Amino acid sequence: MPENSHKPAVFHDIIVTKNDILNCSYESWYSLFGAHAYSRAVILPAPQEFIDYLESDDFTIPGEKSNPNPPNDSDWDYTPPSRPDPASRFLEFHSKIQETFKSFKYIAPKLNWSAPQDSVWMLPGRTMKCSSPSDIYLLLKSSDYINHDLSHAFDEADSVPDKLQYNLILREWKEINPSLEFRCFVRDRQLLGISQRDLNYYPFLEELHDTIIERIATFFDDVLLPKFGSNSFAFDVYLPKPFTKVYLIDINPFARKTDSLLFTWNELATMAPHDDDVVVRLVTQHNSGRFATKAHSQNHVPRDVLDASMDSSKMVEMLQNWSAMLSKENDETEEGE
Ligand SMILES: Nc1ncnc2c1ncn2[C@@H]1O[C@H](COP(=O)(O)OP(=O)(O)OP(=O)(O)O)[C@@H](O)[C@H]1O
Repeated sequence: MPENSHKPAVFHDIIVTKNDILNCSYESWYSLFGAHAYSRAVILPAPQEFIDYLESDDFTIPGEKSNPNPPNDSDWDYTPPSRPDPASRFLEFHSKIQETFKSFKYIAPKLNWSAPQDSVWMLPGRTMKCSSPSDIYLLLKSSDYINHDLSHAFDEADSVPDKLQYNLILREWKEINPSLEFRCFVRDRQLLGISQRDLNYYPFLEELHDTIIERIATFFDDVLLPKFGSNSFAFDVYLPKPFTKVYLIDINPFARKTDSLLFTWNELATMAPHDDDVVVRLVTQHNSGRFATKAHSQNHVPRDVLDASMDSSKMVEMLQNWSAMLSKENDETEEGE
């Protein structure tokens, strides 16, 4: 038995200040590093009426048909006649979003810190690719991650700002290859570690190991370090082929609520910086257990449940199917006994 195995693990405190959280707000880092961002973005200050709408139980989606191009098999953008259109409470804001669709054909939305990655199952393509304001409202209203921004953004911080401006970030949609996204951890102005962001096995990444360090460390030293206001943070980058340019996707607080991916937070809080040797963690083999589930799937609901919740005949059909499945399972168990 190893000598220390009886000792309890020490839980290291990670100090996060209010300013650390504010520095990671999209409009804050984008004002410094917008030229290095992966996509163009329009930042719209959100009026209180819009925030109230996001926080309310009113699930009426402003009545506007989606762009007819993508297949739309849902009725969610239909406004029941008895309810007022919620957009009437923030008409100017609504028309600014509509206006943005004239410049960006598709939009990947987010709030100050989070994108609604957990509610993509609400849209037909199951991505954050929005083609209308109603797609955006639907994603934001269904997302726990957005709710986190509204109610819990400062939970780990030492204090809360007196006043906070929420912004709707409208990023121009650009295809992204998830295997080439990396999260990079910085503690006390030292780049400690780099982790693959999408935790599937991509064999070609091993060959890129040195290029990944070289490009990201240079980007960190030349671009981020001179201007960013916090000493510890985690930044997300995209390094597409031909692996010459690093694009900034987001900056996150150095806090336990940020996903530490292939590291643990205790490691990140305690590991000694290796001067010339940043630790790169890549998934090195297929793991059909841990990583087979799709990211954020803990917040997804099966499509048949969603469809059934909107249509009583589908609900009956689904229950009949479930009951048939259960009795088949019971029969099989009895046969095996
Ligand atoms: N302009 C874009 N077009 C299409 N997809 C994008 C765009 N920008 C980012 N993405 C995708 O959306 C994902 C989530 O975006 P982002 O990192 O901003 O969300 P987040 O809520 O901060 O995530 P996390 O909670 O993991 O930090 C990215 O990993 C990337 O794959």
